[in-house]
Amino acid sequence: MKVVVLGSGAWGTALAMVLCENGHDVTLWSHRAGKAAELAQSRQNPQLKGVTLPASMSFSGDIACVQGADMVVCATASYAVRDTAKAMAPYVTAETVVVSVTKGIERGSHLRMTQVIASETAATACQVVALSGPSHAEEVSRKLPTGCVSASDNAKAAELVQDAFMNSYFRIYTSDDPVGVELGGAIKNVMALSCGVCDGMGFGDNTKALLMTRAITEISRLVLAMGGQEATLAGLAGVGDLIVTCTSGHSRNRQAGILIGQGKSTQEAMDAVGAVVEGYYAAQSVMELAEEFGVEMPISQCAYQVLCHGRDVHDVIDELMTRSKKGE
Ligand SMILES: NC(=O)C1=CN([C@@H]2O[C@H](COP(=O)(O)OP(=O)(O)OC[C@H]3O[C@@H](n4cnc5c(N)ncnc54)[C@H](O)[C@@H]3O)[C@@H](O)[C@H]2O)C=CC1
Ligand SMILES: O=C(CO)COP(=O)(O)O
Repeated sequence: MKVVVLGSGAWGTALAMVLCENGHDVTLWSHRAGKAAELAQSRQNPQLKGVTLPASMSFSGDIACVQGADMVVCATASYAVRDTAKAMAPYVTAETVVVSVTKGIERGSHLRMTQVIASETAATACQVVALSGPSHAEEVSRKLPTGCVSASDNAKAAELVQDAFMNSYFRIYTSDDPVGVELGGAIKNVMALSCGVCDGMGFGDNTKALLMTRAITEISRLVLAMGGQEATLAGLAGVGDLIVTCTSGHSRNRQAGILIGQGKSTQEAMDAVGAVVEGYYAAQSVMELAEEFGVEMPISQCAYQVLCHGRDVHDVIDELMTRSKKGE
């Protein structure tokens, strides 16, 4: 297949490597033409240290490279997905399968990323599939065994994506629940930030277990209210992704949280991480959705207060721990 990966950050690059390994004709697109030239020349991406990009990988800074692609993988930060989808739309046809690997919720519209892409490519009627799960780019690029979920209402499209990506170190399951898969991936970023804050404040393993367990309860409330499936939340895109992101040294969201827990402002922490911290961008949408669907999300509420309103983390945690008593 001819595959174009949009976004040459850590994740787009790692997935482009998997697709090259699987024998596809792969072009990695960067929104800065200069970055495409740098990648082509150095075969190294500073966001994936120590990894050499395969000789078969092509690079482009021109969105017209999407022309003729059988598959397009959208791997930009969530805030850039709509503009990127709009730019690629003229080159997409009904036969193109578009894969969203971005974990986010659009601010304002509260749309999932596949919905944002579908709205910009509606005239073409292309299929849009979500690929998500516990998968740090640093490990996938080193071919460490990893599992993800390919989710779509269209079973054929989900299987096509499964076939394109799956190999001996990247195992893909299919799912008919894009709502659960995408929301699980987006909301866990808020939880990873919160876990990082607890780590940064010097809290212990008990705290982390408490937070992660209540986090999955909280994620489930909203996802089920929005039409997602309970089984998805027990799977790779639910509890699986929550585990990896709340515990991994690779996690950008957790790293940002650690710095906030150590006293940095949200902006200082995001600048220090130097890659997209999706939990920050999702926090407000999660709060608005919780209100719209009438579900209680106390951890997300606290994270939102700290991230977006600069509230003191000690005060917020005290509030969280001293909420009215209840049954589990
Ligand atoms: N890094 C990882 O291990 C994983 C990341 N993801 C998700 O993938 C997405 C990208 O993450 P990373 O690659 O880690 O982030 P990154 O910070 O390394 O890369 C961000 C990407 O967005 C692109 N971008 C930024 N502004 C843009 C604009 N205005 N127009 C077009 N493109 C623009 C950048 O060029 C870059 O390709 C996020 O939603 C993240 O949650 C999902 C699974 C694993
Ligand atoms: O979603 C991811 C891994 O599954 C990447 O996000 P983090 O880097 O914040 O963990």
